[in-house]
Amino acid sequence: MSDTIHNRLQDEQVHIPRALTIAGSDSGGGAGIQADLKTFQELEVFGMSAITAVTVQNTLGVTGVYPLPPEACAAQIEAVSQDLGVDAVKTGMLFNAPIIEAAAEVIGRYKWSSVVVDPVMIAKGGAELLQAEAVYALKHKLLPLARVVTPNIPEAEALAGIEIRTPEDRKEAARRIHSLGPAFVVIKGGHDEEDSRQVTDLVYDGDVFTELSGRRIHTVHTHGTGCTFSAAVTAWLAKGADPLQAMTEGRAFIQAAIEDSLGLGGGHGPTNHWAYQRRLARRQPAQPRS
Ligand SMILES: Nc1ncnc2c1ncn2[C@@H]1O[C@H](COP(=O)(O)OP(=O)(O)O)[C@@H](O)[C@H]1O
Ligand SMILES: Cc1ncc(COP(=O)(O)O)c(N)n1
Repeated sequence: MSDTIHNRLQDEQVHIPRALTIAGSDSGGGAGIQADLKTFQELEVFGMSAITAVTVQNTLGVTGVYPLPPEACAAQIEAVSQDLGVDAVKTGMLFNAPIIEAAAEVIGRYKWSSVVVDPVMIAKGGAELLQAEAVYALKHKLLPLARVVTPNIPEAEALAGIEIRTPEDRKEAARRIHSLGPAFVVIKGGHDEEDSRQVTDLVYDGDVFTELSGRRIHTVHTHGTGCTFSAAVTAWLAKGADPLQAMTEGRAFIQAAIEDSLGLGGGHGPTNHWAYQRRLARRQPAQPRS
């Protein structure tokens, strides 16, 4: 059988999960589109991208941001969805209100059910990745379309309009963000420095709170952790997992990626996107050769 026929038959029998990321490009390769596509690839999901902005960036920081015209962002989303199909989609850096509105218009029209919104606002180094005046569009145009939203603590404060100092504040912020539309809210705990032993991501589905915890790694190499986590969640949704399963697997992916860091660059280095699969491979017994 020729390879082409073989591939076509395989494609008919086995659905290949596909995920789209709508985000900014990080020239340093640790965050944004690059982190998302690496994560999709590692989780055996076919990755596609719609670039919203090009950033000039390395582990030392962001020195330039060049947003694309909103119609260029929308056209990329249209192109891949019309031809290749999308099982799950995530958004990352969207930079301004016109880009958010353009992306939300296409996402809403396709009525995608597995939409993960990572409400990226400020880079770890302090650069603005979302203009302050665009928070309103994020809350009212995009969050109503989300199945999962994944703010860190400062982003949750901005979306909920309250300060988060205690565990009860975090729950109240989750309730307020849930009321904006997403089915699941996960407030990530990376920035909660009070807890020096573990990191806890708090999940709220409108009814029940669930804590997903892991050992806190004391490292500077956390560039792109939020992008990588939300991309892993998106990949698992594309493969048919439910949101809580997808978030549990997403935490396992990011935990391994932070623990086995690559130590690259002179500043906040990237995480290790190979780590999760390499660990799984070490656990599998070697297959006998036929
Ligand atoms: N030091 C750390 N050790 C272990 N896990 C971490 C650490 N920092 C962040 N994480 C995990 O990485 C993901 C991103 O967290 P966070 O840093 O809060 O978000 P962001 O990257 O958006 O600022 C979460 O799943 C969180 O649990
Ligand atoms: C293009 C792009 N998207 C997202 C982030 C956030 O990642 P981090 O919070 O780790 O800086 C980033 N730095 N660059």
